[in-house]
Amino acid sequence: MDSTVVGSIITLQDVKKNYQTPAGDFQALKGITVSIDPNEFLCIVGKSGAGKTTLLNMITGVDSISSGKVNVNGISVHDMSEDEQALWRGLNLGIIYQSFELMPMLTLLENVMLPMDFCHLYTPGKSRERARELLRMVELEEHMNKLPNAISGGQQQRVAIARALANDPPVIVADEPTGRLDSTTAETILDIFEHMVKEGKTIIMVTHDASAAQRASRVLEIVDGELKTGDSTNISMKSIVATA
Ligand SMILES: Nc1ncnc2c1ncn2[C@@H]1O[C@H](COP(=O)(O)OP(=O)(O)OP(=O)(O)O)[C@@H](O)[C@H]1O
Repeated sequence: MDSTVVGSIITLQDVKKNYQTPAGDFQALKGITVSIDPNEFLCIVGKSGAGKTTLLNMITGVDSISSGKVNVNGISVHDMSEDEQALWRGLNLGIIYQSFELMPMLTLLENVMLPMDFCHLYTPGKSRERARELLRMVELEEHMNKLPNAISGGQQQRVAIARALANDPPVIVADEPTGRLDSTTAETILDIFEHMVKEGKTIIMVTHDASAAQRASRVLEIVDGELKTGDSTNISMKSIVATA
């Protein structure tokens, strides 16, 4: 059966992921089915080890799926070759990590140019100009020739956001984007996320942070590799955060 749900930008159908461990197969995702609408700000919560990052990896295709289907923006993610996937990812997804993952030897400007250079969407001149504009948007243009280790963690995350937006992808995937930031800096990052949603992006964010989840338009909880059923918008964040 086709996994696409009309109107959805992302559809997961009975997604299972097993990891091989010395103790045998471990099922990290036990059959996740969910549809995400364009322009949603979806937050995924759950205790440590529940399967949140594994779920994101199934959406981005950076790890193989054991069974089931993932469809993003009309494409069946796990039916592409690795090369096709890499290009597709560069054009369709902006990925933001807890640890920023900037290239330490490249300037901020060069870091933001990387996805554009990889996908050849713009001429080198246009890509430089666009990287500068994106750094201006996150208020870091004046630092654009610095290396990542010369700026703060919050500033590095803003560079990572600029980089995620480089090819103007429809979907942003963020894994604990505020996990390493103090609460004031985290709020600034979440303000930028809200702005991105207003600009038409779809955001999927994993978080342990209750105030981050409160910004979302929908919250889903994963428990032991399964989506918790019931009214997912009324999850008690207190219980999740206390046990994370
Ligand atoms: N490569 C791997 N090999 C074996 N087991 C793995 C692997 N990656 C993850 N797991 C296991 O799969 C389960 C889900 O892991 P995952 O990283 O998705 O959890 P999480 O909810 O993101 O946790 P956290 O909040 O701590 O990041 C965990 O029990 C984890 O130990």
